Amino acid sequence: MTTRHTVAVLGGGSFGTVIGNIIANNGHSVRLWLRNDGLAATINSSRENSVYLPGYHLSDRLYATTSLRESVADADIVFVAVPGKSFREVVQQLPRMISGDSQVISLTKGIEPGGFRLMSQILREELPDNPLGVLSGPNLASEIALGHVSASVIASESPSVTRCIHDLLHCEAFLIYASDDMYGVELGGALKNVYAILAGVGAALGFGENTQGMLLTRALAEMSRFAVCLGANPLTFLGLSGVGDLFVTCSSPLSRNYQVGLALGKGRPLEDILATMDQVAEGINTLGLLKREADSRGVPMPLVDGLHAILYEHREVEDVLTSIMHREQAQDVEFVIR
Ligand SMILES: NC(=O)C1=CN([C@@H]2O[C@H](COP(=O)(O)OP(=O)(O)OC[C@H]3O[C@@H](n4cnc5c(N)ncnc54)[C@H](OP(=O)(O)O)[C@@H]3O)[C@@H](O)[C@H]2O)C=CC1
Ligand SMILES: O=C(CO)COP(=O)(O)O
Repeated sequence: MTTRHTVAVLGGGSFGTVIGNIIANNGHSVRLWLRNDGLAATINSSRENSVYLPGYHLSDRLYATTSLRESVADADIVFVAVPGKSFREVVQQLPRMISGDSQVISLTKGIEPGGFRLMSQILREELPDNPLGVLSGPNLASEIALGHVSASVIASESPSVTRCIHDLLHCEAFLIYASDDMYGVELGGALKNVYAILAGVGAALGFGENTQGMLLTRALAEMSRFAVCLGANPLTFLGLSGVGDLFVTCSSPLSRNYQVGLALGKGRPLEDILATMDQVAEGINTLGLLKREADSRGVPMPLVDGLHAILYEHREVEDVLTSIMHREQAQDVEFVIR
């Protein structure tokens, strides 16, 4: 017999809503936690998240609440889908509300400001006894909502977590794959946001497909170089959460990070773009943290340096992009298995 779970999803933005709804459609009871009373009431009455995913019908098994305590009460699985900068303040409240057996899974593709902490590290620090995991992959929320077949990776050190989350989420239009490399999977999801901004800039400037292909491939090389330095397995980047997500986010106008890049490439100032965005583009925050971390570890990341120069040193986009590609390492593939 299939186990019926009680699931909490913390964060009622586009991704939290779509993941909660997949789980509810799979027959489980879901409570979506959000901050906005009016939106919670609308979701419960009209079965639609009119702010973040208008037109997407929500299951009767999904119930929205603004009470964190109510959302996690009796939940045996808790997903966290708030931006990286708010992640700790939310999970810090959980130890006094959930049991040590509840699984806690990050959906967030960001880095904590003020250092270089991944979401799984924050979970480990705040919830040392709970089974943990991260879910990441090429998962544009609005495409999932439209029913396009998508796939994601559940990564955990615990095989029972990967099995359970697979069974919870897997369905005809949302396929779940497993990994035991939590760091590699979440680094792929967080780092690709930076390169999606760069790809958007390139698209605005009319870069050819050859140039875009070069940028994407060199981005993968750069990400792998950095991840190896942090102890992740570079081969993880060949999977859905690495090359899969890098490809989709660097080529889709639906990506918020790509949209930031497009606007920058058209000459809009960053402050102006961010002031008019009502959804999170994690790559902006990640860029500064990544540059500082790479510099302090001595990892060459010319694309990161270039984007940083465009955003914060007010350098001309075309000059920067040309000069960074010429100072790239000559080696094509750096990590080979012999
Ligand atoms: N959208 C996508 O396609 C995907 C997103 N992700 C990742 O999921 C994470 C969430 O993204 P997404 O759902 O798109 O974001 P959205 O911008 O759509 O929504 C963000 C949500 O987080 C809430 N929130 C923000 N700050 C806080 C806080 N301090 N406390 C509680 N809630 C807060 C917002 O609430 P409020 O409305 O009250 O501001 C809102 O519900 C990001 O890390 C993103 O990279 C991952 C895969 C796909
Ligand atoms: O992570 C995503 C797709 O996998 C969503 O990307 P954006 O946050 O850029 O919209």
